[in-house]
Amino acid sequence: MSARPVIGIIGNSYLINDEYPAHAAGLMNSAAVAEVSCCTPLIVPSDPSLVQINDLLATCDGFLFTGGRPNVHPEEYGEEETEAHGTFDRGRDRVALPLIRACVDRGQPILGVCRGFQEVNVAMGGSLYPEIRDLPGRMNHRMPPDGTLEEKFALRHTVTFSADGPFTALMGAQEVMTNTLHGQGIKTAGSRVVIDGTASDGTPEAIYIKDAPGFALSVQWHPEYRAADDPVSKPLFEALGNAARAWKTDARPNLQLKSA
Ligand SMILES: N[C@@H](CCC(=O)NCCCC(=O)O)C(=O)O
Repeated sequence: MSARPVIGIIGNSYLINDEYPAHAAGLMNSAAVAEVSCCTPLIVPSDPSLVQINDLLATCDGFLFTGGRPNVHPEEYGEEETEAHGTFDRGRDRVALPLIRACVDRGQPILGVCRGFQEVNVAMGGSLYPEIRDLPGRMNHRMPPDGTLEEKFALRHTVTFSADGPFTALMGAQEVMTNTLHGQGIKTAGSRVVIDGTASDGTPEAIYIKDAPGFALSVQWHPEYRAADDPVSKPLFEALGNAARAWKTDARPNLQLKSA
């Protein structure tokens, strides 16, 4: 029996008990990859002093860029840091951004989620608003701070996709309901970043990379929550798994031939 494809999970740095440094990603990400994508989840220590981009590309068949409280540092899109930009994870920035660019170039599958969605946009040269609820006409997309997990991940707004884009094709619907747990949002779209879905207040919610040779979808919501049951989440993780299987069996030999 052949091994399942490996999906590298790009998570965040944490301090356990405010003291013990750790790299971690939510269990719901690993469960979505294992149970819905049918791939092996592998949590990546997102620190450039510990991992090399080429090794990650060689080890994994695809990547999931997860959500996270720390924001992409504004320096990465040419803006000054302000208080509104909040906290950062510079190690993750320095692994995720070049890794996304390499995957897009090679056609290696990626799925960006929330912070991961924002990273994909920044990696492609786009920029972010530090706090979208301060913009005229925008809703508050943040999670209820004191809610239970169920309340935090409750479906809270619609996302409308373009009629002929990849998200409508994948979901079999042009409008879906999603959760929402973010403060930042896309300001300018990066090069080749196509905004394929928006919330009713105009906030970009679903993107793909034009002419990417492989699977390169990202969403501002959290499809990893109840991924096996949710009709909007499930197709995304199934598609990631299918793309990783195709990469493992087809694409890698071609790349090896190319580099031989
Ligand atoms: N920090 C960014 C991205 C938000 C995000 O990924 N939220 C997930 C939170 C899950 C958790 O760690 O509790 C923003 O605020 O837009």
